Amino acid sequence: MAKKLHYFQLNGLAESIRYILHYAGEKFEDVRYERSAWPIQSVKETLPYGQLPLYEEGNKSLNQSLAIARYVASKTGLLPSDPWQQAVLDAAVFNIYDFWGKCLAYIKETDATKKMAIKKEILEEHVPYYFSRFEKELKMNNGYFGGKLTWADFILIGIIETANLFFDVTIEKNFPTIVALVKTIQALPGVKQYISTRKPYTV
Ligand SMILES: N[C@@H](CCC(=O)N[C@@H](CS)C(=O)NCC(=O)O)C(=O)O
Repeated sequence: MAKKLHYFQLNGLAESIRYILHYAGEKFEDVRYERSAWPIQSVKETLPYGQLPLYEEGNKSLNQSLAIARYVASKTGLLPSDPWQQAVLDAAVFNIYDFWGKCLAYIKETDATKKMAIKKEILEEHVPYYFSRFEKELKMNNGYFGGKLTWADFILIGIIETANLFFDVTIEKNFPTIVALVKTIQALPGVKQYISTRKPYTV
């Protein structure tokens, strides 16, 4: 069945999905739109909520990055079968997306002074707040959110790499367990190969 992932030429909300698909060895069409050309009305009109990412499998399609990531993860052993464990990981990804919400405020702000103030707040307050908690959770669970590699770990790295691109920093640098997890995922079979061939992202 043909698989397609539509998103921008950016890591953003799709890179964790791309990583999972590459790790799984899935063949998929990685459809990318240039942000400078967006909105492409003819594409936007076909999207259920006018936004990307969108994942297609045969004649079925799915929006919402977390729903897509969770689904593709479930097909490759990255989602535990125990409902409690699933809920713990769901909570982890929502916590990660709460942090992403802070980053979004920065990305969307157009006033340069306000933008700098948001960046300062993120780097000085939100990163320590969220990342110390992620670090603690990972440390307690063998270096992963769920005791072994799961989709939640992929969600974290996708958001970290995107935040680092926008803020031009290494936000995880003071959190050794997170640094180790990022390195582990970047070195996974499939993922490593994909990273070595992907076109660099710019903002
Ligand atoms: N909650 C959605 C958010 C999707 C979203 O905000 N997509 C943005 C890019 S990150 C988008 O499509 N922006 C272009 C537009 O709204 O026209 C998800 O996680 O997939």
